[in-house]
Amino acid sequence: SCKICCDYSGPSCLAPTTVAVLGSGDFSKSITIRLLRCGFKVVIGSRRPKLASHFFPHVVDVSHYEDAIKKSNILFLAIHREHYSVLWDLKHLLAGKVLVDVSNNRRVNQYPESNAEYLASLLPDSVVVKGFNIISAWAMQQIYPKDASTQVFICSDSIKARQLIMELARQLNFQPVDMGPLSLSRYIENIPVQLFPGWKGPVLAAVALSIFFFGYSFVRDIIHPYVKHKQSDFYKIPIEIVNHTLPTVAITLLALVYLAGQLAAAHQLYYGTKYKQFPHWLESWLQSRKQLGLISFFLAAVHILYSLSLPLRKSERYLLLNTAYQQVTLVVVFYCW
Ligand SMILES: NC(=O)C1=CN([C@@H]2O[C@H](COP(=O)(O)OP(=O)(O)OC[C@H]3O[C@@H](n4cnc5c(N)ncnc54)[C@H](OP(=O)(O)O)[C@@H]3O)[C@@H](O)[C@H]2O)C=CC1
Ligand SMILES: [Fe+3]
Repeated sequence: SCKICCDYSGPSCLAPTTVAVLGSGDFSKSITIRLLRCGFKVVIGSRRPKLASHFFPHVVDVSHYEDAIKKSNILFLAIHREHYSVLWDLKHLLAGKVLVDVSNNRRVNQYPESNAEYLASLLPDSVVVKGFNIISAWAMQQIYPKDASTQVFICSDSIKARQLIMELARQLNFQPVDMGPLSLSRYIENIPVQLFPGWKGPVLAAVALSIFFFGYSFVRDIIHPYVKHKQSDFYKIPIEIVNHTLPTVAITLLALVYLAGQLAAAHQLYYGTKYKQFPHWLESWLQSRKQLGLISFFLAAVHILYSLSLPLRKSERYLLLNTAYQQVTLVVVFYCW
């Protein structure tokens, strides 16, 4: 079937579809290469088509924005949100066309409304589709993309346009994911700018546990002997106390990894079904098990390093010799008796 160039299914439709790309930057160049490879015709819109045409293969038609818009019904906007206002003057030409917004921001929730919603409000007569923003220009040029870089999240208020762009994505060897209406574009735009998503909770848990167990060891091994026997063991803080804290936190985090699953099982047994949603806190706990496990592994690894370097310490060697000496004298005393 051929859903992209015409609205009917049949083997007779062989004409390559023309797709327009507005802007001539990195993203534009990359998606052009992908489109050409997959058998599409590409028209580029640029402010300076003469200059821009040097950067594109000869088969690509590079012209002014106005001409490019007229030549296709599907337009990729490879320009930044800050320059969307240039489209305002071309409003009449863009009416009824499908505009694919691929833009990203530099921060999470940088603007009050998402870029795609802003574009839709700017051009109410056009059909805006959000998508392709999580694909980097580099990944776009790969012939055999890695699994993780083939998913494209697509959303639009027009079901027809959404399906059209999803079909286009499929033909470009991507895996489209239908995200529903345009209001979800905010989430799609936040995906690429999230640094280490899902790590905040586990890191906070690890820090809290570390503080707690450090405090506990400090009181038990330093403060208590000092108060009770006036024994000053403060030299133990940097190595011994830390090396007590590390494995304790590591094993507690590991326990938290398994505990979440047990609670989930108990929840399912209690309600007699696996189709009832978990409470919100349990849901996010279950989702952060990977991060908790990795932090636990990291702390355990540091604990190994600490333990291996422990005998290098003078105090430790002294303690070891002392114990050996005491055992020897004990033995001697024992036999003499
Ligand atoms: N690069 C990447 O890896 C990815 C980029 N994106 C998104 O794609 C879009 C384009 O990114 P990218 O190609 O990297 O950006 P570039 O800066 O490389 O290109 C932007 C293009 O916008 C055009 N443009 C239109 N109006 C203006 C203006 N007033 N001032 C400057 N440029 C203007 C220019 O084309 P001309 O001179 O021909 O008019 C320019 O080439 C952005 O929204 C970005 O978020 C999304 C995913 C990945
Ligand atoms: Fe240990």
